[in-house]
Amino acid sequence: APASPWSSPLHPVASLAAERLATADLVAAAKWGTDSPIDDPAREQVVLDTVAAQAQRIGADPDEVRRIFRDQIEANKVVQRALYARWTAHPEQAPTTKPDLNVVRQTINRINTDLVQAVADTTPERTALTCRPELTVAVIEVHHEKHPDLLHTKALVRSLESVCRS
Ligand SMILES: C=C(O[C@@H]1C=C(C(=O)O)C=C[C@H]1O)C(=O)O
Repeated sequence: APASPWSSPLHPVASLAAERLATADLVAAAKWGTDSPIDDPAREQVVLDTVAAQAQRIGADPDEVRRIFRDQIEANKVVQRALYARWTAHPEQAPTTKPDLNVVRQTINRINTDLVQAVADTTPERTALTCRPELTVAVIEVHHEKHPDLLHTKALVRSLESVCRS
């Protein structure tokens, strides 16, 4: 395989977490003006049980993967709540089209699978003392590639809290 152009071995983890967070805008738009609440504990349980089972299958630590995804979910809700606050204060910024939540969740499911694999593939890097600086580099790389706004970048940092083992 060709060498990765990214300087951080944790780039795939940060990049997939950012992709997952980008779906929060679609989820919020799907729920806005409906009875579906931002918090959906039943769906969260399905997500956590699914990623833990995937982790087990590929030889990763299911509890660690659960912890990392608990943070992914929290960060996603931080973005959704911030968007709701923005749309409440500035109704002209509210979305005018409503995505299908089930379709958005299929996208999230795909990202989840890839993220579990990326977490499993980076166990040595996540165990090393260099994990935190490498994670910081990865966040900066993702910031430069995807130019997310401050809200999404802060949520990205939140979502990666449990990635490093020390
Ligand atoms: C993204 C959603 O909103 C929340 C966040 C979830 C997630 O990040 O997987 C799951 C359920 C909800 O609590 C959703 O409802 O799908």
